[in-house]
Amino acid sequence: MSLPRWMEPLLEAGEMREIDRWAINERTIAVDELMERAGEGLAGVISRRAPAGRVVFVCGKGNNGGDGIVAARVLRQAGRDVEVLLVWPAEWMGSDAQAQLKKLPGAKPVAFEAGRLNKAQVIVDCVLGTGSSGKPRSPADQVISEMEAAKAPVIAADVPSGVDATTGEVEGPAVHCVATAAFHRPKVGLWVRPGKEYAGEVDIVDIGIPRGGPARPDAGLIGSGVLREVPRRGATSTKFSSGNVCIIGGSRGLTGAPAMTALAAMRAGAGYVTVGAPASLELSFTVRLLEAMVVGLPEDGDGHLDASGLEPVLKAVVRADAVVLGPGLSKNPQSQALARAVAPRIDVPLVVDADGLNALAGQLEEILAGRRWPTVLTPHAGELGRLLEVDSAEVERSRLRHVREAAAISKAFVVLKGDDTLVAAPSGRVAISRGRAPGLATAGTGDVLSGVIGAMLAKGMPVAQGACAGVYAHLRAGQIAAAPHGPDGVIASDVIASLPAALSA
Ligand SMILES: NC(=O)C1=CN([C@@H]2O[C@H](COP(=O)(O)OP(=O)(O)OC[C@H]3O[C@@H](n4cnc5c(N)ncnc54)[C@H](O)[C@@H]3O)[C@@H](O)[C@H]2O)[C@@H](O)CC1
Ligand SMILES: [K+]
Repeated sequence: MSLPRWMEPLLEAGEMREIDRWAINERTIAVDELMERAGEGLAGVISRRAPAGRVVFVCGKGNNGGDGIVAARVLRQAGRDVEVLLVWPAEWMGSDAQAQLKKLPGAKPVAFEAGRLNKAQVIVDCVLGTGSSGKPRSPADQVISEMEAAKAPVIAADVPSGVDATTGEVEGPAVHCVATAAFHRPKVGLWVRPGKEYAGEVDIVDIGIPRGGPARPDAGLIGSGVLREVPRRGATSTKFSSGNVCIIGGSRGLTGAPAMTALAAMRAGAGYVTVGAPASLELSFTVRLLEAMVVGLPEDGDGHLDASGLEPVLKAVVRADAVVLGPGLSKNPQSQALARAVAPRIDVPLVVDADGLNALAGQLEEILAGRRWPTVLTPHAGELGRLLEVDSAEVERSRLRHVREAAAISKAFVVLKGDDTLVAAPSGRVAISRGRAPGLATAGTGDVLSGVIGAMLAKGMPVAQGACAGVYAHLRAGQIAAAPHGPDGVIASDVIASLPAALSA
């Protein structure tokens, strides 16, 4: 199935190779023509971003190096001071790159020497592209470390060397670039951490590959168009048709979380919101949430939901269109047992967040297997690590692999939060947030996200679309909240207040 309109396709290295082959074999576009356009585009990116001073190209032996040679020629012909350094001997280069070498006017390329980077105004990384696999090997590894250590900014051809174009994983040395000139379409690894941190700004270069290629990408960026899919209130709307969300959670000392989830759901357009929380804490919600309903649930006498509360919880959610389980729930064993009992029995779309996720740790498959309605899990790396019983550092190293694994095991949609929030479907499709809302790096913004997604699902949006609309609206709200003064000092309540503006964008 092709990607929805609101997703901007991202390609894996193998898909890009397939498209290249198709363009060459089926559309009879010559390799050197593609390389010419890639090099010209790269030269354009360099001219725009570094309009003066010496440009030092560092070229590998594959076509990525060939693109660099073309760009070096274009810039020399335009009068720029250009030097070309080769990582491998010229005769080791592929035939297409060698052909470009012959056309290079002026000084001949020389073997790579770290000292030559000192005179660069800008360095162009053409060492490894989509043909790279595994950790950079000698001599590329040393060269990459030298480029990383150099003072001048680096612009990457297609993908920063050392970053896996398909996964964003970085196994060895890699170069932090100010920008990456992505040929034809951006590669997945430019948008997934840690690769995203190396890519810098992504400039797309059209290399003349026509539409209709063979690849069916299964990953893409979430675009603003997803907000056009959000159902809006109209003349015939009622509070119930606007979306009825029920939030189950809260514990002594953790009453802010469900309160923020509730407010976020309301600000995201839900017309009717209920909070089900430990009975002794009811008053704290009643005074804060003027527009929400509050249901006191059985507790252990110390402000924690009790496992005996299963039937009252099911009664509280009976009229909801979507349920959010977990904000402020706590790690109390009784409350965790309640979450495990409740999750399979909720017959509407369910969002599981925070300590609700911890209740599922290591039992994802068993607990969610019986659910007849879609489930959305919203972990950060630590929570995903606990769900899959792996170290959170391991999750951070291979975010794409782990989010897909969790979605496949649980048959749920998994939203792995971060600057590159990843929304994985059980099918393996992944939607990626552009991110860049540092104001969201503060307590409570996760509770806000689960409330927004809850509202989208309660409005009846298909689950992947609803999760992505929630992620996008949350991101925009984080940016809007930071607009007057920058990201520092933004609090989750500001993000909630910015949701209506974010959703109207
Ligand atoms: N028709 C095409 O294939 C086109 C390719 N283009 C460019 O070509 C790139 C892909 O070119 P290639 O497939 O030639 O591959 P690359 O240029 O990415 O480099 C692969 C070369 O590096 C070596 N290598 C692979 N992994 C390594 C590692 N871990 N450590 C050290 N050396 C390693 C390989 O032996 C091979 O010689 C794209 O990223 C793009 O820049 C563009 O020129 C447009 C057309
Ligand atoms: K590169």
